[in-house]
Amino acid sequence: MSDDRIVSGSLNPGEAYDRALRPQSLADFVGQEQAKGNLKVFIDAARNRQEALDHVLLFGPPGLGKTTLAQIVSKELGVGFRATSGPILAKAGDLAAILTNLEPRDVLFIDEIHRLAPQVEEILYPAMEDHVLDLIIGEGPSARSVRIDLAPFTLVGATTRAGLLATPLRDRFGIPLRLEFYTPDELVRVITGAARKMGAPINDEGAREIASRARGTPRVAGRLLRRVRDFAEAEGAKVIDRLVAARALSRLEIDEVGLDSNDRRFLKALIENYGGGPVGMDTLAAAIAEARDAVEDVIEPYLLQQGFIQRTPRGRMACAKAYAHLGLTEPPKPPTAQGGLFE
Ligand SMILES: Nc1ncnc2c1ncn2[C@@H]1O[C@H](COP(=O)(O)OP(=O)(O)OP(=O)(O)O)[C@@H](O)[C@H]1O
Ligand SMILES: [Mg+2]
Repeated sequence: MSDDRIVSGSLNPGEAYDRALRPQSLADFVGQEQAKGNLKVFIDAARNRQEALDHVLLFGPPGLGKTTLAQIVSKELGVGFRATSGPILAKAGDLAAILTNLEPRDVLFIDEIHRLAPQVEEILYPAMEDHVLDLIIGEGPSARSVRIDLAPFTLVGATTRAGLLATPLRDRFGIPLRLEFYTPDELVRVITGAARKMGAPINDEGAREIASRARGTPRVAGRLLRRVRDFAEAEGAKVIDRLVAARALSRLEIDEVGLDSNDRRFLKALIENYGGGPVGMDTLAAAIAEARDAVEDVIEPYLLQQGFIQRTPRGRMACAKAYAHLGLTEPPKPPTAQGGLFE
């Protein structure tokens, strides 16, 4: 998938401003009330006991705040933060070097933890469970295994696909937290806060217009805000209001419900090439010439959540809402054994 897709939740290269907009405390972090509420209890308890917080698994679609939340956890605990990611850790030794350098109670953040190499995952298990490293030193007959004690630490793992985690790994996280898409009201707060930090004048309706098209995703909201602000400046608008925002957003080819051309291509392929499904994800991804992973991570979750498509054991199917949105007529349902003609 082209990475400059404006409503993709994924982080584009060069989005350094992303960091400046990051909320720094749980109180600043908008939404995700359930995850936040639970986290707060566990963080307070761990801090009071001066113990390492139990391991936390954050999962959900890209751009919902997993990395942000991981950093907040370390700040709230008042401990150090080390970050790495599954694909970077090629060898067991890479992870061992990081683990042996952790201070007591530090947070180790592993992004894309579903992409850990098996040999790395293996040394992670005893490290998570018993705070020890079991390493094999040397080769052949002289090889021996050594056990190294580690400082107690908190692993915060993030993944867009909890389903891809091996069960033994998933089971070692005492605090699994699912991040949900944000409501428009929550996104208004995210946008207003980001606009203040950027020094961009915006009113409530302007923020609401952007929020309604941000796919429930703070990263998308921030990105849209930035583009809208560019258009507003070009127009000489003093404040980003509803009209300024709507005009800018339509120039970005984002429709009223926040779908962009890729979403619409996906729905069109599903309906026009495959009669609305059911059709397998590999076939669909190929039909729109995108990688299956990207489609499953970025396009599908929001379309599912919004009820444009549904997942069935036989593949993806278009819902009535998808036909309506594209202005297409839904074909009559074929009669089935359970109902239809003879009902
Ligand atoms: N609850 C929130 N309140 C305010 N801003 C937020 C919130 N969540 C995320 N953001 C902003 O959205 C952007 C993306 O957040 P973040 O990088 O934490 O997402 P992520 O879930 O780690 O994404 P990925 O899966 O791509 O790693 C950041 O700029 C962050 O400041
Ligand atoms: Mg992240």
